[in-house]
Amino acid sequence: MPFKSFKRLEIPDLLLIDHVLFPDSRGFFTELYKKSDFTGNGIPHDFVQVNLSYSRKGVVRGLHYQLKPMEQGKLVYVISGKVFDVAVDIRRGSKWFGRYVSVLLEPGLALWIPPGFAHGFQALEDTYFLYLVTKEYSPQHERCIKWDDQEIGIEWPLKEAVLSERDSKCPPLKSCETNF
Ligand SMILES: Cc1cn([C@H]2C[C@H](O)[C@@H](COP(=O)(O)OP(=O)(O)O[C@H]3O[C@@H](C)C(=O)[C@@H](O)[C@H]3O)O2)c(=O)[nH]c1=O
Repeated sequence: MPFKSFKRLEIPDLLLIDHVLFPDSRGFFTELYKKSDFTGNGIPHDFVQVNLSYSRKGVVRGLHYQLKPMEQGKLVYVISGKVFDVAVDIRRGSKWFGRYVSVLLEPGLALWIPPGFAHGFQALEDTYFLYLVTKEYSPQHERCIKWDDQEIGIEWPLKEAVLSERDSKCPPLKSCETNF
């Protein structure tokens, strides 16, 4: 039984996955991804790229998405550390458009974020962050939304946010290009 639960969040297309850890005197073992369990819970199996980032405490990455036809579903994990992870619904016509869901992610938890959401996180500790995506990176389809857009109103836990130059210049959601 490698997973304790697949839990639907306030926006039910987002799924929080709680892994079973097998601890012993050496440390622990866990299955991060298993095709049969994940597809059985509505998560696709066509991941085409695996990414790893390292962020120091306070770093904010986001809010990022790729436009169709290079839209990405993301299965995100914390390998070491802890993050405040955020997904914003940017599907026009969705009853949750502009709303966000946040979760605290640490080793043993994963979040499935389907296409049509912008994604970001703040590292609450120095963090290794690993994620699988369903379409390859495509800089020309990549877009970002202002991390502290007041209309979205994300309550970032750490006041000192460290951002990339690009992320400090993203437009608010109301002037972003979307095609979901
Ligand atoms: C995302 C990505 C970046 N890169 C390169 C581009 C750039 O030179 C360097 C750093 O890129 P970024 O600043 O975009 O990295 P980062 O800010 O970590 O971007 C990521 O943020 C999180 C929140 C997401 O959801 C991801 O999809 C992705 O957008 O890595 C790739 O080569 N492949 C990729 O898939």
